[in-house]
Amino acid sequence: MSILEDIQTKPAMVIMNGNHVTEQLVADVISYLGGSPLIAEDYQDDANLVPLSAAIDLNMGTITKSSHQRLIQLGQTANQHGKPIVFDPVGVGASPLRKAQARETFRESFNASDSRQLE
Ligand SMILES: Nc1ncnc2c1ncn2[C@@H]1O[C@H](COP(=O)(O)OP(=O)(O)O)[C@@H](O)[C@H]1O
Ligand SMILES: Cc1ncsc1CCOP(=O)(O)O
Repeated sequence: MSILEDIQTKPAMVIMNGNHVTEQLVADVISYLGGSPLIAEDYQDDANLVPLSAAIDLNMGTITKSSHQRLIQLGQTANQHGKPIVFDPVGVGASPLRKAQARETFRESFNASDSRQLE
């Protein structure tokens, strides 16, 4: 079975934190492929939603202190439930803040060996 058929025949909810530039586009691509995007901004949703999801999309795009904390919370819950995570560290090479926040996301939400790739 192809990956596309797989997505279209099984429930494939993808939970995202968004950025306010490409959020709609990413949700539309997930829908177009047959998945079901759901943008979850409040951590109180995570314990219910994450177990139902097929994958989690974390995007560092329009980062603020609070959106960074949100990204880490969602990543941690995804990791606890063994869900695949796609992480887009937007602009990671462009500023020390972004690099530090991407490293922290890896350290807190993924396993330690992954974060070495950002050294
Ligand atoms: N190391 C860098 N030095 C200068 N500018 C950078 C660097 N890394 C990223 N940028 C700038 O930030 C923008 C967004 O970064 P990124 O999301 O990583 O690229 P892309 O848009 O190709 O996914 C890039 O298009 C580039 O203009
Ligand atoms: C331009 C821009 N600025 C902050 S987020 C963003 C969009 C990121 O786009 P992509 O998901 O293609 O890296």
